[in-house]
Amino acid sequence: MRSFRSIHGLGSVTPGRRDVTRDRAAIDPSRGPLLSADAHLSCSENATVRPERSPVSSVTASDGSSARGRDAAVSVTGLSKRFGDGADAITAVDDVTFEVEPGSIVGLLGPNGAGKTTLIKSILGMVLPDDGTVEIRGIDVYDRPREAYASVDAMLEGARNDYWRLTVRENLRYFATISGVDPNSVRDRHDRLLEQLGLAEKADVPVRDLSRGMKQKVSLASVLAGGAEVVFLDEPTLGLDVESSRTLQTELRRLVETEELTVILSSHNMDVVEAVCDRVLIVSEGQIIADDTVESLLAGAGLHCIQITSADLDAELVSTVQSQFETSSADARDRGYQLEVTTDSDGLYELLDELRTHDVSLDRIRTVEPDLEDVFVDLTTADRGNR
Ligand SMILES: Nc1ncnc2c1ncn2[C@@H]1O[C@H](COP(=O)(O)OP(=O)(O)OP(=O)(O)O)[C@@H](O)[C@H]1O
Repeated sequence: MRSFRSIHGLGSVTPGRRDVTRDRAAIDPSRGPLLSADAHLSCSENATVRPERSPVSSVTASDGSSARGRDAAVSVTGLSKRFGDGADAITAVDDVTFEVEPGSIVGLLGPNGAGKTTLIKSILGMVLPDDGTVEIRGIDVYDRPREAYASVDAMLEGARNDYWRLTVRENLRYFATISGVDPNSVRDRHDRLLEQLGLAEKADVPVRDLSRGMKQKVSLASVLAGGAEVVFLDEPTLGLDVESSRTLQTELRRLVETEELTVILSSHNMDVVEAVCDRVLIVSEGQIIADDTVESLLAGAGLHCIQITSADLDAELVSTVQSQFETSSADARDRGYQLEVTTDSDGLYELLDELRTHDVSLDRIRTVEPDLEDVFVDLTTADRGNR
């Protein structure tokens, strides 16, 4: 939710790429993808949020895990994936490096085609990267895939392959079993998941008889059924109603805080990302262009969302403003218009100058706190402009 405040402290926009230290290691393509698209993964983990990332280094310990990766639930270094050859080649993931602290939720945000899904699939071994390393809890996924993925599970593209003829509870028991967990030992966990996700009354109903939103919840419950420590969720709230989406967010936070679950979540729903994620990675054209906490992204963007109300504004002037400034809303009033424009300090003065040249006098001007969507649009637009 946005909040209003008076205009003050106009800062400058500071978009641009963050520097990351890279520690690359080649992947042997002859090994082939680690998991097929249909493979079941079993995963999870959690701890207190530590926004400061540990320095990137690659010291190998006697158990084969690196010092950097041991502290991180997921550690990705110099990961790249290209599709095609020559002039038609697409670099979907371009030298990506990041870590995910245990016990945190990290959001992956990016425009369509930015490379989020390819990044997640490369981490999960469902797509074979061209370069880079991935460690899960300090274990290299290419050297010791079985061990590395033992605590990992995933829900990709908003769903997973639940068994539609099985009941909801049978699905949870099935996925717990193939995660190597005795389903009887996690019955309480399943009860709680069913309760929290509003599925308790449907526990004995075959999944095929559920609504789309309910099926989505079963997918999520199945991912969490085996006690995975690291979970990858691609669009987990797709198709859920507002209440179900909120319940799911609450449940994710609870699992992170009480069971040390680690979540890597990709979504186009900014409200979900803003509400649940400790940290956000913004992906643009295969690269990470921002990696920070939601609070820091909001505070550091130097953006101002200006709400202007004027009886002098007409449709033509509104269209002029819209063509020059990022205008999130333009509402006609009894007389004039109310506009909401997102801009930096320079843009604000340009906007006021523009209005002045058209003899527009303002009845009211307020700033609105920018939200994650404003920051996202600003950073990705600036990134595209810089390329
Ligand atoms: N199997 C493939 N073969 C060729 N190109 C691919 C393949 N998979 C993805 N791409 C391309 O790689 C780029 C990144 O795609 P990807 O699906 O990872 O993006 P995304 O950020 O997940 O997008 P969306 O938000 O639309 O799901 C796109 O240009 C896409 O067309």
